[in-house]
Amino acid sequence: MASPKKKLHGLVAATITPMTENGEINFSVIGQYVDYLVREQGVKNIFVNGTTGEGLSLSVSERRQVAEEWVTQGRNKLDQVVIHVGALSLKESQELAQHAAEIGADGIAVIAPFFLKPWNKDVLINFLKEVAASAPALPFYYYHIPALTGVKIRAEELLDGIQDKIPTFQGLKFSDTDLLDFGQCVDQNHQRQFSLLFGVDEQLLSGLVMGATGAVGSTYNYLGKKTNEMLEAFERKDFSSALNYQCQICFLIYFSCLGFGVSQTKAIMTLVSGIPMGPPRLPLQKATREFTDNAEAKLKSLDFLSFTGVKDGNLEACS
Ligand SMILES: CC(=O)N[C@@H]([C@@H](O)[C@H](O)[C@H](O)CO)[C@@H](O)CC(=O)C(=O)O
Repeated sequence: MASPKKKLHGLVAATITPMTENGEINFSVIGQYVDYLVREQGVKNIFVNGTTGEGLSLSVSERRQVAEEWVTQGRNKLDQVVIHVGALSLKESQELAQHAAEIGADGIAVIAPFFLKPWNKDVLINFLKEVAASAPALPFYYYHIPALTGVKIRAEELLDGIQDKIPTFQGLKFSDTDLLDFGQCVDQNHQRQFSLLFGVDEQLLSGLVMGATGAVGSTYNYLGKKTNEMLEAFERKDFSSALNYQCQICFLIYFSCLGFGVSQTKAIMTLVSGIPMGPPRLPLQKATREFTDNAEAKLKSLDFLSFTGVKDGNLEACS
């Protein structure tokens, strides 16, 4: 069973859920995906069934199967597998939390319910507490992503006294650009008891300066190596190199027109890794052929496809 004291730090890839052209989950490539993350990107922590993984677009049964496959394939290869178990239904969330514990995941994370919303901190904590209690041996992370949930309760407010209510609380995935709120979270975490994981990849350097202890994001699937170089430069206080890496990362995300929606992430990951990620599920739309052609040309010109053989057939699946 996972120890609640095992700290999550460094890069955590928010995994994509590979799909077939028919919209079914393509479990067959997950083993290959694990090896790619570890060997090519140096990323050994994953966050499954989150935003990038289209977790909220999957059925409960699919979410269970996906979680299980990642845990199985990641055994003895990955350091930590955190499963996002947030759902609109408390019962579903509890079922998924329990399941994550049963299959030997290393932690669970939960977003705020986003249709009928908690209207204040206490209500939100009550919801999170009920989910966390279903997996009492697993570290619990709150997934703060207000732009998508519409729940604007400040993370800093939530953190205040949270361990009294949720004893397994171990950290925050902060997917927001409000660095004041993030800084106040860091201030509250002066004993460094929690993992504060930054979730806006293009601003990670700012997050590190403010005190992030790690990062969860979609781009670590294919920019993990480069981002690890940035973390190393930051660690040795070589801020000019760290800034240079952050600029390259921003360039790759924005100026290369790679985009950063889930559909685009699937297309880019297919191009860079050679592993077919397939199309996203409705309501998301496939990245356009124009996008993938453009991205492929840009990536080639930046010598970014050099370490993989891009398989033309794989591209068909995402354009
Ligand atoms: C809104 C969104 O999808 N944000 C991403 C970022 O990694 C984002 O793709 C990246 O910063 C590029 O904008 C993550 O925070 C989401 C994430 O970690 C997840 O898939 O759960």
